[in-house]
Order: sequence, then C-alpha cells, then structure tokens
Amino acid sequence: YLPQNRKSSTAPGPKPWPIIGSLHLLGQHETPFQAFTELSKIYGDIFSINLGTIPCVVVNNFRLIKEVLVTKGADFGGRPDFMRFHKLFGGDRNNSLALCDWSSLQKTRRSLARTYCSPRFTSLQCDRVNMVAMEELRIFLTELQKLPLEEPVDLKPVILKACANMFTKYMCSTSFAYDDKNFSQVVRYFDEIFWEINQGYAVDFMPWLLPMYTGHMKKISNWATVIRKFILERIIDEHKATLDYDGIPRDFTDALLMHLEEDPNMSWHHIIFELEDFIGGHSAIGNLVMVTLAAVVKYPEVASKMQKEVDRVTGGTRYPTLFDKEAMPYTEATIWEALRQASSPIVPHVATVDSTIGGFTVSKGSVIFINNYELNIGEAYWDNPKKFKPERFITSGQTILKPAHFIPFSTGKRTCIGQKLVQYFCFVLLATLVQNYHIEVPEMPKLKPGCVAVPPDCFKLILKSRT
Ligand code: HEM
Repeated sequence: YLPQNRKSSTAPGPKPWPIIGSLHLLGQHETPFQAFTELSKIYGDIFSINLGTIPCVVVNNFRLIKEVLVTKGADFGGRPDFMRFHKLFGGDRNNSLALCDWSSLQKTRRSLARTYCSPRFTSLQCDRVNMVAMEELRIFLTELQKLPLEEPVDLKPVILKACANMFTKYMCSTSFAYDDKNFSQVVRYFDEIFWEINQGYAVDFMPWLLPMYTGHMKKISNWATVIRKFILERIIDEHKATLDYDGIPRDFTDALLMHLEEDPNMSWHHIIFELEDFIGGHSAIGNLVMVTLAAVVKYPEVASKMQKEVDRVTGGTRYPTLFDKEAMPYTEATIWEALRQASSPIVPHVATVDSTIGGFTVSKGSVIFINNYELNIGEAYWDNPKKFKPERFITSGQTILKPAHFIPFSTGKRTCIGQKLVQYFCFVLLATLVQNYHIEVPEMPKLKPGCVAVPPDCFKLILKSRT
C-alpha cells in the first residue's frame, strides 16, 4: 500500500478482487465494523476499500470522523444508492429523510420537523411529549396486566405499540387499540423495516445480484405499501377533515398539511413520506428499550440501582414523569451505556464532490463509512470498554457527562433529528417498567454487535410484580 507521506493520493487499502472487491474481508467478523477496525490496524485510520465495484473510504478515528461530518459536512452529505433503500420508499430513496441525498428540499423537511421532533426540554412541545407519554403509559401498564406474571412473555410487540401510540398521539393527535389488527400489522411491518435497514446485504454493493433477491424486494415493497395505506386512511384522511388552515397547528401533521398549502416546492407525496418517516421512528425507540432491557436483565445490580432511583424520586406514590429525568441520572446513564455498547452504525455518507479527508483524495461518489464502533468500544476511548457501567456517564454523582467522541446520533448537518424524542420516550418507558416490575429472562439474550435493532421475533422476558 501507499506510504503515509504520499498525502495527495488516495488512502491505502486492500487490493480488490475482481467483481466482489474486498467484500469477503467484511464477512470474517460478526459486524463489518469489527472488520474495519482490524483493517485500520494494517492500513491506518483512513483506508480505501472497494466493496463490489463501489469505491469506499473508511474513517476510524474521531478527528477524521469530525472532518467528514462537520468540517467538510457539505462535501459528504450524500447517501449510498442501494436498491433496498429505493424499494422501501416508493421507488425513490430521496423520499426518505434519512436515506436521501442532501438538497434544499431536505433542508426544508428538516426545519419543518425541528419544532416537533427535536423539542427542547423546557419547551411547550416538551410538556406535550410528557402528557402524551404519561397518558399512554397508563394504557401500557393496563396492557401489561393482561400478560401472565412469572412466565416468559413476548414483550416487544407491547412495547412497540406503546411507542407507536406515543408517536401518533404526539404527532397526529390519534392513537390505536392494542388489539386493532391493522395497527398491530403496521407496527410489526415498521419493526421489520427497522431490522431490515440495520442489515447489510451483498446486493447493496453488487446490484447485478438483484434477480436473486426478487422475493425479498417484493416483501419490502409490500410492507411499505401497507404502512402507507394505513397512514393515509387512519391518520391523514381523518385529520384533514378537521383541520383549520387559519388556526394554530395542533400537531406535526397539521404543520405539514398547512405547509403544503404555502410551499410550491412541497408535494402531497413529500408530506406523506415525511410523516411516515417520523412515525416510523417509534421502532428505533422500542428496539432501544429492548436492548436496554437486555442489559438490565443481564446485570441485576443495574436494575436494582434504577429501581432505587425511581422509588426515591417518586416516593413510591406516583408514576415517574419526563421531568424526573434530571433527578434520575442513573436511569438516563443506563440508556447511554446501552447505546454505547449497542454501537448503532451511522448511516454511510457519500462524497457529492471531489474532496479530501486527512489529506487523502476522495473522489465524488465514494461511500464513506464512519467507524463509530471504534469510538464506542475502543480501548483508546474508554476505560474498560467491555464492562457495562452506566456510572461512566455520571460525574459528581448526579450530572450526566458524555465525552465529545460519544456520538450515537452522529453530528453535523445530517445528525439524527429524533434524538430528543429517543431520550424522552425511552426514559419514561424504562423508568415506568422498572418501577412496576422486576424483569428477568428465561435465557440470556445474545445481541448482535454493532446494532441497536433486535429481530422482530426476539427474546422473551419474565415480569414479576413489585407490589
Ligand atoms: C435508537 C434510536 C436512534 C438512533 C441510535 C439514531 C441514530 C441516528 C444516526 C446515527 C443517524 C445518521 C446521522 C448521519 O448520517 O450522520 C440518524 C439519522 C436520522 N434519524 Fe435517527 N436515531 C434514532 C432514532 C430516531 C428517531 C426516533 C427518529 C424520528 C423521530 C429519527 C430520525 C432520524 C432522521 C430523520 C435522520 C436523518 C437525518 C438526515 O439524514 O438529514 N431517529 N439517526
């Protein structure tokens, strides 16, 4: 490979094989990110790699990652052109907020979403998040009472429905019964999509394999079609009938519909997809709750500390609210620690112009992988990184402190828009669960490394009442 002093050339990397490039190297580990870390030991913190025929660059340290996401964010704002992404979003991945290339439309969509999807802790919207969550959690607890105690139960669908209802209540002022068949199906399909999006496939890099994936692609399209029909019929149509275009928007759906009237660049199509994208965010939260519960059952001392904290703050006389978050740093830190260990990948970026990273040339169209696995799990960044230790995020016994290199929601112009909702809803859900139940497992769950998703059919949990 090229020596480090040839800075104006492309970054060094493994010699690609014909057709598959270096894809075979990624298959040697549980996650491609572990393979990236191993390759960085040979080729350095930035290296080039061909996957299929697609030129890619992998950046492995925080300084280079910041250069891609922040300093040169404008050069690297694109997304890969994977066929699966098109299939999920009505044939065009630019319909999706997370998988589209950067554009002025994306800027508008992000700013429309900001008020509702990134509410500040002291804002009126945040009060609404709390109200919605409190209301839904009462229903959630009633649903849990229908499940048998002290035997393995499938908790994920119930948690996902609670999350889905919090989202639809908050964003669309509507919610659904847990036994509504269409709602249950849509929640399941959203979860299937979340799992799907978190997987990597050879066909992403070798589109000529597509004929072998025909059935899979059809299945993906069908999930998306069923979801779209539900959102149109059960949410938007009912909403439109009661919308006062001269009034103050009641929620995110109103704001989107009103914006459609004012902005000639926004189409009906854009509105539906934007709403669908954000409602779909509930799956990420439900999955993160499951990932955190997997840690809670594995480390009983963590569960017991969370329970002590919620009992102290609520005095055992009321349910926890979002505004208890500041007084419950251990519970919040447990969520951060679960996120760190899960190490959810950052969606790959794409160079939209010829540029450089760390002095190396990166040509337009190159896919940039951000190796955040190293940032989350690397010995260079954490003391005893394999240990599940929420305390690492708590300073002076009560304040949350996250190191700058910890960026589970990424950073820069394409940073996650839903991160506040994740923190708020996840906190109240977990605090309520541990307040009311001891949670155990029939068998220790094994989670996929480098992934915040658990499969739609996943590990069962055992609930034991605390009262
Ligand atoms: C476990 C929870 C979640 C995690 C770990 C997470 C993480 C991320 C990451 C790493 C990105 C990529 C940023 C980049 O490419 O630089 C992202 C993008 C995004 N996230 Fe999240 N996210 C979560 C939940 C949510 C939720 C609940 C929503 C919606 C309410 C949401 C909406 C978005 C959107 C719209 C983008 C695309 C932003 C853009 O490309 O301009 N996320 N998220």
